[in-house]
Amino acid sequence: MEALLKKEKQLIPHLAGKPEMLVCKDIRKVYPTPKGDYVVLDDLHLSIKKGEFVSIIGHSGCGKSTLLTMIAGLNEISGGNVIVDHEPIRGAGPDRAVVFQSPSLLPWLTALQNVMIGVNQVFPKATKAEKNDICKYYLNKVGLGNDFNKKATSLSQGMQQRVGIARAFALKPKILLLDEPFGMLDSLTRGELQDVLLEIWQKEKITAVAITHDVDESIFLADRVIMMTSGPYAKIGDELIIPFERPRNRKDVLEHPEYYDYRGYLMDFLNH
Ligand SMILES: Nc1ncnc2c1ncn2[C@@H]1O[C@H](COP(=O)(O)OP(=O)(O)OP(=O)(O)O)[C@@H](O)[C@H]1O
Repeated sequence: MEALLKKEKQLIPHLAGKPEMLVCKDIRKVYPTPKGDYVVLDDLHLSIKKGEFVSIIGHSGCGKSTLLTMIAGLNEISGGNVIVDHEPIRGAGPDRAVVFQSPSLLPWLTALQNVMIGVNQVFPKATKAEKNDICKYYLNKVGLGNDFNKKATSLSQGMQQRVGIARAFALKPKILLLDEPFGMLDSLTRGELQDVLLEIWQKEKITAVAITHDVDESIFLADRVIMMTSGPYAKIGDELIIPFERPRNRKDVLEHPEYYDYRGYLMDFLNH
């Protein structure tokens, strides 16, 4: 518990001296409804360093997806600014890749072709062989080295989400945005994909923001867990730095003497 109380003083070694990659400044989101305006988010501030992995937790309906889709540029911002790499965003762009709960692959295309769609857009000047290499590299990384040419319809849900992860990394984005990426998977597959995600992230050290309902997942993945208050007028309620060593493996994290202190802190926030 001591460690938690001293959280401001803790440094995550791989973030030391890193600049800010994502800043959400005075964010406000209002949805017009038949009963009048609904203010989901208000006065929300968030700053994330280059290479940091942040998890966001909060009660259902508090506005997590709203925040993530605004960062992605897919949802209009009612007030404030989202700043990526020191530039305010103007709509969506390949600098922010999103992995949704459902990967929504094009069913008539193969795994490789699904990854290639984005790669073609982002690297128009690359040769066909170079683009093939990028797609195959990431499909290999997610464990689909033998499945490049399988149609999306013949892939299991877990395999489809592996393609979704490969597709996002292949864009070489500045920020990876994950909205409950493993929410539809059984717990075994979920664990496997968490490992896959962390393995690639560990290598690329890309800035990542993941929404999750799973407190254990939020700890396992993140350098910092952001806790959102319940809406309306939701904002950041608290945050917890997770200083566990990287690269991480599940067994070591679960057996860490302070693991249940961290878990308890987050559960307490959600239960109050
Ligand atoms: N287009 C919309 N119009 C009106 N209200 C909306 C719209 N989209 C979302 N909302 C409302 O805004 C609030 C936040 O929704 P959001 O999906 O961002 O929450 P969430 O925290 O991601 O929820 P969950 O954890 O259940 O996915 C909810 O009350 C939701 O009903």
